[in-house]
Amino acid sequence: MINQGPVITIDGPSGAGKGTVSQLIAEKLGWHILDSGALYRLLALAVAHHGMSADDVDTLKVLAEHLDIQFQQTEQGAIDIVLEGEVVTQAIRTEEVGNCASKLAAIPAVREGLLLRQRAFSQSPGLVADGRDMGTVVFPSAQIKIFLTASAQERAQRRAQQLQQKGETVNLEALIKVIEERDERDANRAIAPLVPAAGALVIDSTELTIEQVVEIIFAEAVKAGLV
Ligand SMILES: Nc1ncnc2c1ncn2[C@@H]1O[C@H](COP(=O)(O)OP(=O)(O)O)[C@@H](O)[C@H]1O
Ligand SMILES: Nc1ccn([C@@H]2O[C@H](COP(=O)(O)OP(=O)(O)O)[C@@H](O)[C@H]2O)c(=O)n1
Repeated sequence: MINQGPVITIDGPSGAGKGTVSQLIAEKLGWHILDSGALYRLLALAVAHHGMSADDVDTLKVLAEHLDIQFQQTEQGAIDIVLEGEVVTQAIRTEEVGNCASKLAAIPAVREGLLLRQRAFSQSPGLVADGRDMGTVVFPSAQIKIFLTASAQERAQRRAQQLQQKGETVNLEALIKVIEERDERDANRAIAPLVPAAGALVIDSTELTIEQVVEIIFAEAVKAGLV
C-alpha cells in the first residue's frame, strides 16, 4: 500500500460516535475523512436498486469494485453522496439499509471488493478513517488507532434521538435489539470481525461528551507529533 499521509483509525460499534467524532477531528486537523460504513451502505442500496441477490458473490464483488460513487462538496460545505448519478445522502441512512449493509459486510468477497477503494482515501495531509476494521485490516500501519465504544443502551438512545430528529418514529426496545444483533454479527463474523486493533486506545464514550472524546483523540495526535 502506498501510504500518502498519516492515518487515524476510529473503529467501534454502531452509535458509539465514530462518524461525529471523525468529522470533528478531520476538521480540526484539516485532513480527509473516510466513512467506510457509507461504502457498505451504498453497496446495499445499489444491490436493492439492481434487484440483485446477495447470494451471487462474484457479481457482488465486481459491483463493490466498480460502484459508481462520488463524494461531492456542496456550496454549504456539506458532502453530497452520489450513487450512479443520484444523490443518496439521506437514502443510505435508514436502518433498513444499515441492516442490509451489515449482512453484505459479512461476505468476504464484498470486503475484498471494497478494500483498495478504501485505501485510496489515504492522501496527504492525512486521513481519519471511520469503520469497523480500519485499524485491523484496511490501515494496519495507522499512526493512531482508536476503538470507540459505549453501552448498547446508550448507543440505542443516541440512535433513537438521531432518528427522531429526522422525523422517524422509534421503538427504543426494538432499536436496542437491532443494535445488539448488529453488534453480534459484526463481532462474530469470520472475516474482519469488530475487535480493537493491537495497540488501539479503547475509549468508552458512555459517560463522555462528544467534545471530551474529540479532546482525548486530539491529545493522542499531539503526543504522536501529528499536529
Ligand atoms: N459522546 C457522545 N455523547 C452523546 N452523544 C453522542 C456522543 N457521540 C455521538 N453522539 C451522538 O450519537 C449519535 C450517533 O453518533 P454517530 O457518530 O452517528 O455514531 P457511529 O458513527 O459510531 O454509528 C449522533 O446523534 C451523535 O450526535
Ligand atoms: N469498515 C466497516 C464499516 C461498516 N461495516 C458494516 O456496515 C454497516 C453500516 O456501517 P455504518 O457505520 O454506516 O452503520 P452504523 O452501524 O453506524 O449504523 C455496519 O453495521 C457494519 O456491519 C463494516 O463491516 N466495516
